[in-house]
Amino acid sequence: MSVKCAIGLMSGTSMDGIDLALLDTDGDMVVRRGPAFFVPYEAAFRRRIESALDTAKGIEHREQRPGDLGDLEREITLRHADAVARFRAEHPRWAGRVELVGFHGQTVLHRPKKSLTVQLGDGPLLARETGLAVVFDLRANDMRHGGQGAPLVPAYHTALAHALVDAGASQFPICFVNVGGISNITWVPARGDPVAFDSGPGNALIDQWVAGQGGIPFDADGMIASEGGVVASVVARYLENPFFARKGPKSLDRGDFTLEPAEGLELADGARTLANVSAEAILKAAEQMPELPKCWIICGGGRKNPHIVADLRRGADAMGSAVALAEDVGLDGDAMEAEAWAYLAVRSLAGLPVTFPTTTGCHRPVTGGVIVSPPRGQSSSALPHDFV
Ligand SMILES: Nc1ncnc2c1ncn2[C@@H]1O[C@H](COP(=O)(O)OP(=O)(O)OP(=O)(O)O)[C@@H](O)[C@H]1O
Ligand SMILES: CC(=O)N[C@H]1[C@@H]2OC[C@@H](O2)[C@@H](O)[C@@H]1O[C@H](C)C(=O)O
Repeated sequence: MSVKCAIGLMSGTSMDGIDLALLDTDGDMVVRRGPAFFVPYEAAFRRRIESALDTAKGIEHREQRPGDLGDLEREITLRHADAVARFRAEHPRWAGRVELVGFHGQTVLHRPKKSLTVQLGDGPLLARETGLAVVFDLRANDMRHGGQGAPLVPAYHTALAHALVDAGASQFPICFVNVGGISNITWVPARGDPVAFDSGPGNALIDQWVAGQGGIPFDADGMIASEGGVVASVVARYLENPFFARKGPKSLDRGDFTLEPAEGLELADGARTLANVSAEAILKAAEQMPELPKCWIICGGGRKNPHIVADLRRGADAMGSAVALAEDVGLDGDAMEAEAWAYLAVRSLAGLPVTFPTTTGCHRPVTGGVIVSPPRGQSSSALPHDFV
Protein backbone atom coordinates (compact mmCIF):
# COMPACT_ATOMS: atom_id res chain seq x y z
CA MET A 1 0.00 0.00 0.00
CA SER A 2 1.29 3.46 -0.86
CA VAL A 3 1.35 6.13 1.84
CA LYS A 4 -2.08 7.67 2.39
CA CYS A 5 -3.12 10.78 4.27
CA ALA A 6 -5.93 9.94 6.69
CA ILE A 7 -7.91 11.68 9.38
CA GLY A 8 -8.82 9.67 12.49
CA LEU A 9 -11.86 10.59 14.61
CA MET A 10 -12.42 9.31 18.14
CA SER A 11 -15.21 9.98 20.61
CA GLY A 12 -14.14 7.86 23.57
CA THR A 13 -15.72 6.39 26.69
CA SER A 14 -15.06 9.60 28.63
CA MET A 15 -17.62 11.25 26.33
CA ASP A 16 -15.77 14.56 26.67
CA GLY A 17 -15.57 15.38 22.96
CA ILE A 18 -14.10 14.51 19.57
CA ASP A 19 -10.38 13.94 19.06
CA LEU A 20 -9.22 14.37 15.49
CA ALA A 21 -5.72 13.62 14.20
CA LEU A 22 -4.07 13.49 10.81
CA LEU A 23 -1.65 10.76 9.81
CA ASP A 24 0.41 9.84 6.77
CA THR A 25 0.85 6.09 6.74
CA ASP A 26 1.13 3.01 4.55
CA GLY A 27 -0.75 1.11 7.27
CA ASP A 28 2.44 -0.69 8.22
CA MET A 29 5.54 0.87 9.74
CA VAL A 30 5.53 4.23 7.96
CA VAL A 31 3.88 6.72 10.25
CA ARG A 32 4.15 10.49 10.01
CA ARG A 33 1.98 12.34 12.49
CA GLY A 34 0.26 15.56 11.44
CA PRO A 35 -1.71 18.14 13.39
CA ALA A 36 -4.39 17.16 15.91
CA PHE A 37 -7.48 18.87 17.21
CA PHE A 38 -10.07 18.47 19.99
CA VAL A 39 -13.69 19.59 19.93
CA PRO A 40 -15.24 19.33 23.42
CA TYR A 41 -18.87 18.37 23.96
CA GLU A 42 -20.78 20.85 26.06
CA ALA A 43 -22.09 19.51 29.39
CA ALA A 44 -25.67 19.08 28.13
CA PHE A 45 -24.55 16.97 25.16
CA ARG A 46 -22.35 14.82 27.39
CA ARG A 47 -25.38 14.22 29.61
CA ARG A 48 -27.39 13.24 26.53
CA ILE A 49 -24.80 10.61 25.63
CA GLU A 50 -24.73 9.43 29.25
CA SER A 51 -28.46 8.85 29.21
CA ALA A 52 -28.08 7.07 25.85
CA LEU A 53 -25.95 4.47 27.66
CA ASP A 54 -29.06 3.54 29.67
CA THR A 55 -31.30 3.46 26.61
CA ALA A 56 -28.74 1.27 24.80
CA LYS A 57 -28.95 -1.41 27.49
CA GLY A 58 -32.10 -2.69 25.77
CA ILE A 59 -30.34 -3.30 22.44
CA GLU A 60 -30.28 -6.96 21.35
CA HIS A 61 -29.20 -6.47 17.74
CA ARG A 62 -26.52 -3.94 16.89
CA GLU A 63 -28.53 -2.12 14.24
CA GLN A 64 -31.37 -1.29 16.70
CA ARG A 65 -31.68 2.37 17.72
CA PRO A 66 -34.34 2.56 20.47
CA GLY A 67 -35.62 5.87 21.88
CA ASP A 68 -33.68 8.87 20.65
CA LEU A 69 -30.56 6.88 19.69
CA GLY A 70 -31.24 7.38 15.97
CA ASP A 71 -31.41 11.17 16.40
CA LEU A 72 -28.35 11.11 18.62
CA GLU A 73 -26.41 9.08 16.06
CA ARG A 74 -27.19 11.69 13.42
CA GLU A 75 -26.19 14.53 15.76
CA ILE A 76 -22.92 12.81 16.73
CA THR A 77 -22.11 12.21 13.06
CA LEU A 78 -22.83 15.82 12.10
CA ARG A 79 -20.62 17.02 14.94
CA HIS A 80 -17.81 14.84 13.56
CA ALA A 81 -18.38 16.31 10.08
CA ASP A 82 -18.20 19.76 11.62
CA ALA A 83 -14.92 18.85 13.36
CA VAL A 84 -13.47 17.78 10.00
CA ALA A 85 -14.64 21.04 8.39
CA ARG A 86 -13.08 23.12 11.19
CA PHE A 87 -9.85 21.16 10.94
CA ARG A 88 -9.67 21.71 7.18
CA ALA A 89 -10.35 25.44 7.62
CA GLU A 90 -7.63 25.75 10.25
CA HIS A 91 -5.10 23.64 8.33
CA PRO A 92 -5.55 24.59 4.67
CA ARG A 93 -2.10 23.20 3.81
CA TRP A 94 -3.26 19.71 4.79
CA ALA A 95 -6.90 19.97 3.74
CA GLY A 96 -6.39 19.04 0.08
CA ARG A 97 -4.22 16.02 0.90
CA VAL A 98 -6.72 14.11 3.03
CA GLU A 99 -7.82 10.90 1.29
CA LEU A 100 -9.92 9.11 3.86
CA VAL A 101 -11.37 9.20 7.35
CA GLY A 102 -11.28 6.55 10.08
CA PHE A 103 -14.45 7.02 12.13
CA HIS A 104 -14.89 5.35 15.53
CA GLY A 105 -18.24 6.80 16.59
CA GLN A 106 -19.49 6.67 20.17
CA THR A 107 -19.67 3.34 21.98
CA VAL A 108 -22.98 3.07 23.84
CA LEU A 109 -22.95 -0.66 24.56
CA HIS A 110 -20.22 -3.30 24.68
CA ARG A 111 -21.13 -6.89 25.57
CA PRO A 112 -18.29 -9.10 24.33
CA LYS A 113 -19.86 -12.26 25.82
CA LYS A 114 -22.86 -11.70 23.55
CA SER A 115 -20.67 -10.62 20.61
CA LEU A 116 -22.49 -7.32 20.72
CA THR A 117 -20.83 -3.91 20.41
CA VAL A 118 -22.67 -0.75 19.39
CA GLN A 119 -21.04 2.47 18.19
CA LEU A 120 -23.24 5.39 17.21
CA GLY A 121 -21.80 6.77 13.98
CA ASP A 122 -23.34 6.92 10.51
CA GLY A 123 -20.49 6.31 8.05
CA PRO A 124 -22.47 7.07 4.85
CA LEU A 125 -23.71 10.36 6.33
CA LEU A 126 -20.15 11.36 7.28
CA ALA A 127 -18.96 10.50 3.74
CA ARG A 128 -21.72 12.69 2.25
CA GLU A 129 -21.02 15.57 4.62
CA THR A 130 -17.22 15.54 4.18
CA GLY A 131 -16.94 14.34 0.57
CA LEU A 132 -14.32 11.84 1.79
CA ALA A 133 -14.14 8.05 1.86
CA VAL A 134 -14.95 6.86 5.38
CA VAL A 135 -13.95 3.64 7.13
CA PHE A 136 -16.20 2.97 10.13
CA ASP A 137 -17.56 0.12 12.27
CA LEU A 138 -14.07 -1.25 12.83
CA ARG A 139 -14.99 -3.49 15.77
CA ALA A 140 -17.70 -5.74 14.33
CA ASN A 141 -15.63 -8.00 12.09
CA ASP A 142 -13.34 -8.87 14.99
CA MET A 143 -16.36 -10.03 16.99
CA ARG A 144 -17.59 -12.05 14.02
CA HIS A 145 -14.28 -13.88 14.22
CA GLY A 146 -14.53 -14.65 17.92
CA GLY A 147 -12.78 -11.52 19.23
CA GLN A 148 -13.69 -9.12 22.02
CA GLY A 149 -14.07 -6.23 19.55
CA ALA A 150 -11.61 -4.22 21.69
CA PRO A 151 -8.99 -2.96 22.20
CA LEU A 152 -8.09 -1.95 18.64
CA VAL A 153 -5.26 0.53 19.25
CA PRO A 154 -2.65 -2.22 19.80
CA ALA A 155 -1.83 -2.45 16.06
CA TYR A 156 -0.92 1.24 16.14
CA HIS A 157 0.93 1.02 19.48
CA THR A 158 3.02 -1.74 17.90
CA ALA A 159 4.03 0.43 14.95
CA LEU A 160 4.91 3.28 17.34
CA ALA A 161 6.94 0.97 19.60
CA HIS A 162 9.06 -0.23 16.68
CA ALA A 163 9.64 3.35 15.56
CA LEU A 164 10.71 4.34 19.10
CA VAL A 165 13.20 1.48 19.35
CA ASP A 166 14.56 2.22 15.86
CA ALA A 167 15.09 5.82 16.95
CA GLY A 168 16.92 4.66 20.11
CA ALA A 169 14.21 6.19 22.32
CA SER A 170 13.18 2.97 24.08
CA GLN A 171 13.83 -0.75 24.42
CA PHE A 172 11.58 -3.82 24.12
CA PRO A 173 9.40 -4.96 25.71
CA ILE A 174 7.45 -1.70 25.77
CA CYS A 175 4.03 -1.37 27.37
CA PHE A 176 1.68 1.32 26.10
CA VAL A 177 -1.01 2.32 28.59
CA ASN A 178 -4.05 4.26 27.48
CA VAL A 179 -5.70 5.81 30.53
CA GLY A 180 -9.03 6.81 28.99
CA GLY A 181 -12.47 6.33 30.52
CA ILE A 182 -11.41 2.69 30.63
CA SER A 183 -7.71 1.78 30.53
CA ASN A 184 -6.10 -0.62 28.12
CA ILE A 185 -2.56 -1.87 27.72
CA THR A 186 -0.47 -3.09 24.79
CA TRP A 187 2.69 -5.07 25.57
CA VAL A 188 5.04 -5.04 22.57
CA PRO A 189 7.94 -7.50 22.33
CA ALA A 190 10.90 -7.25 19.94
CA ARG A 191 9.42 -10.05 17.82
CA GLY A 192 5.95 -11.53 17.59
CA ASP A 193 2.47 -10.21 18.14
CA PRO A 194 1.59 -7.69 20.87
CA VAL A 195 -0.34 -8.79 23.96
CA ALA A 196 -3.21 -6.47 24.80
CA PHE A 197 -6.38 -6.16 26.85
CA ASP A 198 -8.51 -3.70 28.75
CA SER A 199 -6.91 -3.37 32.17
CA GLY A 200 -9.67 -1.77 34.26
CA PRO A 201 -11.33 1.54 35.08
CA GLY A 202 -9.38 4.63 34.00
CA ASN A 203 -10.95 8.07 34.42
CA ALA A 204 -14.63 7.18 34.07
CA LEU A 205 -15.16 6.40 37.76
CA ILE A 206 -13.26 9.54 38.83
CA ASP A 207 -15.37 11.63 36.43
CA GLN A 208 -18.60 10.08 37.74
CA TRP A 209 -17.48 10.59 41.33
CA VAL A 210 -16.61 14.29 41.08
CA ALA A 211 -19.68 14.95 38.90
CA GLY A 212 -21.99 13.26 41.40
CA GLN A 213 -20.42 14.67 44.57
CA GLY A 214 -19.12 18.01 43.35
CA GLY A 215 -21.02 18.82 40.14
CA ILE A 216 -17.84 19.15 38.08
CA PRO A 217 -16.93 17.16 34.98
CA PHE A 218 -13.45 15.87 35.96
CA ASP A 219 -10.76 16.29 38.59
CA ALA A 220 -8.55 18.76 36.72
CA ASP A 221 -4.87 18.07 37.46
CA GLY A 222 -5.98 15.92 40.40
CA MET A 223 -6.63 19.03 42.50
CA ILE A 224 -9.52 17.47 44.41
CA ALA A 225 -7.59 14.25 45.04
CA SER A 226 -4.70 16.34 46.40
CA GLU A 227 -6.87 17.16 49.42
CA GLY A 228 -7.63 13.51 50.15
CA GLY A 229 -6.04 10.19 50.96
CA VAL A 230 -6.17 6.63 49.64
CA VAL A 231 -8.64 4.41 51.50
CA ALA A 232 -6.93 1.05 51.16
CA SER A 233 -9.99 -1.06 52.03
CA VAL A 234 -11.93 0.48 49.13
CA VAL A 235 -9.05 -0.12 46.71
CA ALA A 236 -8.91 -3.73 47.90
CA ARG A 237 -12.64 -4.14 47.24
CA TYR A 238 -12.22 -2.92 43.67
CA LEU A 239 -9.25 -5.20 43.07
CA GLU A 240 -11.19 -8.23 44.36
CA ASN A 241 -13.26 -8.05 41.18
CA PRO A 242 -12.70 -11.32 39.27
CA PHE A 243 -12.05 -9.28 36.12
CA PHE A 244 -8.46 -8.72 37.27
CA ALA A 245 -7.62 -12.40 37.72
CA ARG A 246 -9.14 -13.30 34.35
CA LYS A 247 -6.58 -13.86 31.63
CA GLY A 248 -6.81 -11.70 28.53
CA PRO A 249 -7.93 -11.07 25.89
CA LYS A 250 -10.68 -9.22 27.75
CA SER A 251 -12.57 -5.97 27.32
CA LEU A 252 -14.91 -3.81 29.35
CA ASP A 253 -18.12 -1.86 29.00
CA ARG A 254 -18.08 1.55 30.69
CA GLY A 255 -20.73 0.30 33.14
CA ASP A 256 -18.85 -2.83 34.27
CA PHE A 257 -17.30 -1.01 37.25
CA THR A 258 -19.47 1.21 39.45
CA LEU A 259 -18.98 3.65 42.33
CA GLU A 260 -20.62 1.30 44.79
CA PRO A 261 -17.39 0.37 46.68
CA ALA A 262 -16.58 4.10 47.10
CA GLU A 263 -19.98 5.11 48.47
CA GLY A 264 -19.75 6.95 51.80
CA LEU A 265 -16.28 8.42 51.19
CA GLU A 266 -15.60 12.17 51.37
CA LEU A 267 -15.28 13.87 47.98
CA ALA A 268 -11.47 14.26 48.13
CA ASP A 269 -10.78 10.81 49.60
CA GLY A 270 -12.97 9.29 46.89
CA ALA A 271 -11.11 11.12 44.11
CA ARG A 272 -7.72 10.11 45.53
CA THR A 273 -8.80 6.51 46.13
CA LEU A 274 -10.24 6.12 42.63
CA ALA A 275 -7.01 7.51 41.13
CA ASN A 276 -5.16 4.81 43.05
CA VAL A 277 -7.60 2.18 41.77
CA SER A 278 -6.79 3.29 38.19
CA ALA A 279 -3.05 2.93 38.80
CA GLU A 280 -3.28 -0.38 40.68
CA ALA A 281 -5.51 -1.88 37.99
CA ILE A 282 -2.87 -1.04 35.36
CA LEU A 283 -0.04 -2.42 37.49
CA LYS A 284 -2.00 -5.64 37.97
CA ALA A 285 -1.89 -6.11 34.20
CA ALA A 286 1.85 -6.80 34.56
CA GLU A 287 0.94 -10.17 36.10
CA GLN A 288 -0.34 -11.22 32.68
CA MET A 289 2.59 -10.03 30.58
CA PRO A 290 5.06 -12.63 29.32
CA GLU A 291 7.90 -10.46 30.67
CA LEU A 292 7.98 -7.20 32.66
CA PRO A 293 8.19 -4.19 30.33
CA LYS A 294 11.37 -2.11 30.26
CA CYS A 295 9.21 0.97 29.89
CA TRP A 296 5.55 1.95 30.38
CA ILE A 297 4.42 4.74 28.06
CA ILE A 298 1.37 6.54 29.41
CA CYS A 299 -1.21 8.06 27.05
CA GLY A 300 -4.79 9.31 27.37
CA GLY A 301 -6.34 11.94 29.61
CA GLY A 302 -5.42 10.09 32.82
CA ARG A 303 -1.74 10.98 32.35
CA LYS A 304 -2.78 14.52 33.39
CA ASN A 305 -3.87 13.26 36.80
CA PRO A 306 -0.60 13.44 38.79
CA HIS A 307 -1.87 10.94 41.37
CA ILE A 308 -2.45 8.22 38.79
CA VAL A 309 1.01 8.86 37.35
CA ALA A 310 2.74 8.98 40.76
CA ASP A 311 1.12 5.72 41.85
CA LEU A 312 2.06 4.11 38.55
CA ARG A 313 5.66 5.30 38.89
CA ARG A 314 5.89 3.87 42.40
CA GLY A 315 4.61 0.47 41.27
CA ALA A 316 6.66 0.35 38.07
CA ASP A 317 9.76 1.36 40.00
CA ALA A 318 9.29 -1.64 42.28
CA MET A 319 9.27 -3.82 39.13
CA GLY A 320 12.40 -2.17 37.76
CA SER A 321 10.47 -0.58 34.86
CA ALA A 322 10.67 3.04 33.72
CA VAL A 323 7.58 5.21 33.21
CA ALA A 324 7.40 7.83 30.45
CA LEU A 325 4.54 10.08 29.47
CA ALA A 326 3.81 9.96 25.74
CA GLU A 327 5.28 13.44 25.35
CA ASP A 328 8.57 12.33 26.98
CA VAL A 329 9.19 10.11 23.94
CA GLY A 330 7.94 12.63 21.37
CA LEU A 331 4.37 11.34 21.04
CA ASP A 332 1.02 13.06 21.60
CA GLY A 333 -0.88 11.40 24.45
CA ASP A 334 -4.14 13.16 23.60
CA ALA A 335 -4.16 12.45 19.87
CA MET A 336 -2.98 8.84 19.94
CA GLU A 337 -6.37 7.13 19.71
CA ALA A 338 -7.48 9.41 16.87
CA GLU A 339 -4.16 8.71 15.13
CA ALA A 340 -4.85 5.01 15.67
CA TRP A 341 -8.19 5.29 13.89
CA ALA A 342 -6.48 6.95 10.91
CA TYR A 343 -3.90 4.15 10.92
CA LEU A 344 -6.56 1.42 11.17
CA ALA A 345 -8.56 2.99 8.34
CA VAL A 346 -5.53 2.72 6.04
CA ARG A 347 -4.91 -0.86 7.20
CA SER A 348 -8.54 -1.65 6.47
CA LEU A 349 -8.26 -0.19 2.99
CA ALA A 350 -5.18 -2.33 2.40
CA GLY A 351 -6.95 -5.44 3.73
CA LEU A 352 -4.34 -5.79 6.51
CA PRO A 353 -5.26 -7.28 9.90
CA VAL A 354 -6.42 -4.81 12.55
CA THR A 355 -6.76 -7.36 15.37
CA PHE A 356 -4.87 -10.48 16.43
CA PRO A 357 -5.57 -13.52 18.60
CA THR A 358 -3.30 -12.00 21.28
CA THR A 359 -5.05 -8.59 21.30
CA THR A 360 -8.75 -9.43 21.10
CA GLY A 361 -8.94 -13.23 21.04
CA CYS A 362 -10.09 -13.43 17.42
CA HIS A 363 -9.48 -16.87 15.92
CA ARG A 364 -6.95 -15.50 13.43
CA PRO A 365 -5.62 -12.06 12.51
CA VAL A 366 -8.51 -10.22 10.85
CA THR A 367 -9.09 -6.94 9.08
CA GLY A 368 -12.26 -4.97 9.67
CA GLY A 369 -14.24 -1.85 8.96
CA VAL A 370 -16.89 -0.87 6.48
CA ILE A 371 -15.75 1.51 3.76
CA VAL A 372 -18.03 4.08 2.20
CA SER A 373 -16.99 5.98 -0.88
CA PRO A 374 -17.97 9.64 -1.12
CA PRO A 375 -20.96 10.40 -3.35
CA ARG A 376 -20.23 10.71 -7.06
CA GLY A 377 -18.80 14.08 -7.91
CA GLN A 378 -17.27 14.54 -4.48
CA SER A 379 -13.53 13.97 -4.40
CA SER A 380 -11.60 11.15 -2.82
CA SER A 381 -8.92 8.90 -4.21
CA ALA A 382 -9.67 5.98 -1.88
CA LEU A 383 -11.03 2.81 -3.44
CA PRO A 384 -13.99 0.71 -2.36
CA HIS A 385 -13.01 -2.61 -0.81
CA ASP A 386 -14.34 -5.88 0.52
CA PHE A 387 -12.99 -7.89 3.35
CA VAL A 388 -13.35 -11.05 5.37
N1 LIG B 1 -6.06 18.13 33.18
C1 LIG B 1 -6.59 16.95 33.50
N2 LIG B 1 -6.44 16.49 34.77
C2 LIG B 1 -6.97 15.29 35.13
N3 LIG B 1 -7.70 14.52 34.32
C3 LIG B 1 -7.88 14.94 33.05
C4 LIG B 1 -7.34 16.17 32.59
N4 LIG B 1 -7.69 16.33 31.29
C5 LIG B 1 -8.43 15.24 30.96
N5 LIG B 1 -8.54 14.41 32.02
C6 LIG B 1 -9.29 13.14 32.10
O1 LIG B 1 -9.19 12.48 30.87
C7 LIG B 1 -10.47 12.11 30.38
C8 LIG B 1 -10.42 12.08 28.88
O2 LIG B 1 -9.46 11.13 28.53
P1 LIG B 1 -9.39 10.50 27.09
O3 LIG B 1 -9.67 11.54 26.09
O4 LIG B 1 -8.11 9.75 27.01
O5 LIG B 1 -10.60 9.49 27.18
P2 LIG B 1 -11.41 8.77 26.04
O6 LIG B 1 -10.61 8.74 24.79
O7 LIG B 1 -12.75 9.34 26.01
O8 LIG B 1 -11.52 7.31 26.68
P3 LIG B 1 -11.25 5.86 26.07
O9 LIG B 1 -9.79 5.72 25.81
O10 LIG B 1 -11.70 4.99 27.21
O11 LIG B 1 -12.11 5.73 24.87
C9 LIG B 1 -11.41 13.18 30.97
O12 LIG B 1 -12.71 12.69 31.06
C10 LIG B 1 -10.77 13.40 32.33
O13 LIG B 1 -11.20 12.45 33.26
C1 LIG C 1 -15.93 -0.87 23.10
C2 LIG C 1 -15.06 0.32 23.25
O1 LIG C 1 -15.34 1.37 22.70
N1 LIG C 1 -13.99 0.16 24.01
C3 LIG C 1 -13.02 1.24 24.21
C4 LIG C 1 -13.01 1.64 25.68
O2 LIG C 1 -12.13 2.74 25.89
C5 LIG C 1 -10.83 2.21 26.22
C6 LIG C 1 -11.03 0.73 26.16
O3 LIG C 1 -12.42 0.60 26.44
C7 LIG C 1 -10.77 0.17 24.73
O4 LIG C 1 -10.99 -1.19 24.71
C8 LIG C 1 -11.69 0.78 23.68
O5 LIG C 1 -11.11 1.85 23.03
C9 LIG C 1 -9.83 1.86 22.48
C10 LIG C 1 -9.65 3.09 21.70
C11 LIG C 1 -9.48 0.64 21.62
O6 LIG C 1 -10.34 -0.02 21.06
O7 LIG C 1 -8.30 0.38 21.49
